[in-house]
Amino acid sequence: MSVTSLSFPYGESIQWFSPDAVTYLPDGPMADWILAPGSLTARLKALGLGFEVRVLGEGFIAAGDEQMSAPWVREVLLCLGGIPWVFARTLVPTSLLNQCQTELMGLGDKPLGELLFSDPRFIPGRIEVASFNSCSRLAQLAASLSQTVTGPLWGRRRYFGFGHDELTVCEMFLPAAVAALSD
Ligand SMILES: C=C(O[C@@H]1C=C(C(=O)O)C=C[C@H]1O)C(=O)O
Repeated sequence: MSVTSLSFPYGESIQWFSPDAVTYLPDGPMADWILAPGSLTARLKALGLGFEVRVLGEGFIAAGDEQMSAPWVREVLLCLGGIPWVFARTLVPTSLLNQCQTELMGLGDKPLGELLFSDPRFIPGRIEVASFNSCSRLAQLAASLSQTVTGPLWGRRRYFGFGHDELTVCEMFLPAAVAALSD
């Protein structure tokens, strides 16, 4: 299913910040959504608008600025009512993947959050934030989804510990989510 002209994997060098180090966070509900510690899947499902995960791609990528050597990546769109709200990118180091391969590589269109928040081996960790301007690859992704970028977009990177390893989950809110959450 071609949902975007963005070729998998999404590659952008993103500068993430601790929320404490950011002088400017988004106004209103968006700040709450990017800093909320629980499952984004559960929160989106609770809106009752018809939640689905569209998998854009999964596979191993070369070591980059992700601070992991040759991680396994999963990129998805989280959609409500058929409209993409979030672009999510999960990076799993091979040392972790080897311990949880069946569960992670067998997700398909089941939400990763249902695994991360039900398996006690995963420990939710710190959250970082980032904003994206209209020139970013995220804005290109939004445009390819026919979503107009009218201002900065926001995302977060969450760490989930697993023994001595950790994976990262990046969730970037698309214009459809910004519009709906700002009402
Ligand atoms: C981490 C979660 O899982 C969500 C589901 C994802 C997936 O299926 O790949 C990726 C990111 C999350 O938004 C969550 O629900 O909080």
